[in-house]
Amino acid sequence: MSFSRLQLQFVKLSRLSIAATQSRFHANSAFIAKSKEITKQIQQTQQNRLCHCRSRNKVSNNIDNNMLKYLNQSEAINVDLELFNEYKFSVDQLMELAGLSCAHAIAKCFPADRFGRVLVCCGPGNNGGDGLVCARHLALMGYLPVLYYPKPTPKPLYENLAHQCKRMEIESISECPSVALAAECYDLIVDALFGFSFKPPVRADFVPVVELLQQTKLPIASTAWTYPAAGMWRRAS
Ligand SMILES: NC(=O)C1=CN([C@@H]2O[C@H](COP(=O)(O)OP(=O)(O)OC[C@H]3O[C@@H](n4cnc5c(N)ncnc54)[C@H](OP(=O)(O)O)[C@@H]3O)[C@@H](O)[C@H]2O)[C@@H](O)CC1
Repeated sequence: MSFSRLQLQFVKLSRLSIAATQSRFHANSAFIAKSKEITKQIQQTQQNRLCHCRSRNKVSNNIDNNMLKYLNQSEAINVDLELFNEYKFSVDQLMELAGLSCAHAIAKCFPADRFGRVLVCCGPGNNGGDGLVCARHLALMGYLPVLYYPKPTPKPLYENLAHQCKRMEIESISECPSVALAAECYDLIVDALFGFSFKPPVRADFVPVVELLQQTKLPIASTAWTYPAAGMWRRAS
């Protein structure tokens, strides 16, 4: 299969959504990120499938809601499996693409001049790795990301990503800020806590940050493209 067909396949499988929830806004950024290439392919092949980006700040005109599809947990797992097994992508590759795409999606929806101070909350799995990559790219794009990474994963991939953030002088905090402190210090929160391997209930290490996500009035951009994206935190305890 040609690379362009592969990309198209990827696009078809991984549609992206940014969801606006009531007065608040949650960007399912990884979904967008993973569909960036998709959008190109869609345009090239003139298929009527358009990447959807909607926020209280900006609403794309190129939206066809009938074409949007949200992946459930098993579908998302199967996309990953296909990318690994059939197309031979590596974890590092996918993580870099996901984090970079999230940073681009954030830059599109939350411009640095208004949302420059970003708290990036990273979980212990691949979704947290996406967050570390995203923070690095946000820093390169003129944001001031601050990492909250309560349970660093002792594996080379994550250690290297964290090291790169450190070398780029990205600040890291060890305590989860209160709702009030977060409102004072940040313009945006990136939720890179969990992806499709999350199993409730939330464990003790992550309760404060989940409560922050539930209670904050700051906009949240979620890197998870399936459950439990940020909107879900509002409904989950
Ligand atoms: N596959 C790939 O290469 C790539 C995948 N990407 C993205 O990553 C996501 C899937 O990644 P993932 O499988 O690592 O799962 P994820 O949910 O991030 O974390 C699992 C960790 O959370 C922990 N944990 C679980 N439940 C918990 C709880 N209640 N409270 C606290 N902790 C809990 C769990 O702990 P454990 O159960 O192992 O002890 C484990 O450490 C998915 O969205 C995909 O799109 C790409 O973007 C990049 C490349």
